[in-house]
Amino acid sequence: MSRKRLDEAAIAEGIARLNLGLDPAEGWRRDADGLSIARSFRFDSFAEAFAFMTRSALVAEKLDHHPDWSNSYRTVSVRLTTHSARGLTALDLALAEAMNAAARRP
Ligand SMILES: C[C@H](O)[C@H](O)[C@H]1CNC2=NC(N)=NC(=O)C2=N1
Repeated sequence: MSRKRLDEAAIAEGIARLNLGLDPAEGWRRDADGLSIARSFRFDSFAEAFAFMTRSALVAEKLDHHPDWSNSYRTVSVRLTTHSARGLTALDLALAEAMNAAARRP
């Protein structure tokens, strides 16, 4: 998958697609500097939050693309950017989509 920076139209379209069916308050948003996207995932328990992180970590290894994230009890805060490109690439959108799916799984 390309590690080239996406243009503005592709980023806007990608974020819109990621947020389909999500409450706007909980969806992915672009950070102020425009170089990353972020979302917080809230779960019912720490165990669910950690299971989500485990599933996401396996996808990240497969994609060879890794999140900047933190966990506080049952919340996981995620920021995605492509460090080598200093901005957003298709890999960030792919990992975001996989994390959306990982959060939906029981
Ligand atoms: C060698 C390896 O492919 C690179 O270091 C990868 C690993 N994971 C990565 N993850 C992210 N988010 N950005 C990168 O630039 C990056 N680079």
